[in-house]
Amino acid sequence: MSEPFLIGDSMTGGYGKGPDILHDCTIAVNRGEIAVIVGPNGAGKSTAMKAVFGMLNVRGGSVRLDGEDITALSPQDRVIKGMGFVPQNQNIFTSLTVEENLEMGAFIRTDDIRVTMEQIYHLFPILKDKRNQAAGELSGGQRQQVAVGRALMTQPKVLMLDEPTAGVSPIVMDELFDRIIEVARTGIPILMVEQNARQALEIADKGYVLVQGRNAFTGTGKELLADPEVRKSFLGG
Ligand SMILES: Nc1ncnc2c1ncn2[C@@H]1O[C@H](COP(=O)(O)OP(=O)(O)OP(=O)(O)O)[C@@H](O)[C@H]1O
Repeated sequence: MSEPFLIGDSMTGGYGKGPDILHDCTIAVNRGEIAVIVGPNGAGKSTAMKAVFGMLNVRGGSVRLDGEDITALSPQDRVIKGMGFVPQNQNIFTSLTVEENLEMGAFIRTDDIRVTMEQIYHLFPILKDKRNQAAGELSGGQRQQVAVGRALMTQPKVLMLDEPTAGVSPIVMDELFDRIIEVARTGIPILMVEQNARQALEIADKGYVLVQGRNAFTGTGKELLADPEVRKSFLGG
């Protein structure tokens, strides 16, 4: 087995001096794939993502990107190494226009960003139409597109999404998943947390079920969808 492109390997840790939230928890994504993290509320899914992004000091385990140990790097330095992260909340600047949000996303770049911006407008045509509107005026699904677009402006080698479909209708969720699949097809592996477990596992190459900060089940999306235990406990039968 070759090393995943991005892996949070056997991570143990919590917030500040508080108790451990993650216990020997592993999440990873391979080149060219979509990996999905599901599990009950409070299972530590967001915490695991934050640990991979360097927003949490892990007491045990390591994070590796493309074979390099990045456990000691700050989130900013991880962005420079090629990680894109879309957090669950406050992931856009509501008072700035859509285009200004994309420009802000390119903060680490000193080269010409126009080609990337056009690629993002191609991927999310509605953002081009609304590029001069305040992002706060957009619908929930459109805001999530802004957030993903903003992260893509750094030309990441891997994209991490924390509940990209939170609070949107089923139709908008399907559209967002289609866009996410398109991003993956451009060669950017995607590691994402999802509440909509069944739908997310349907598009997942790899799935992780976390329970109380631990890996409970791991497999391909298909395997997890077919697993009677997973179905009964996490997919509503
Ligand atoms: N900033 C924080 N400081 C301290 N504890 C936190 C913090 N954020 C989360 N926690 C705790 O960590 C545990 C895991 O929360 P986390 O948000 O990672 O779970 P989750 O699986 O993402 O849940 P949800 O699906 O509800 O978003 C919870 O007990 C939560 O109270």
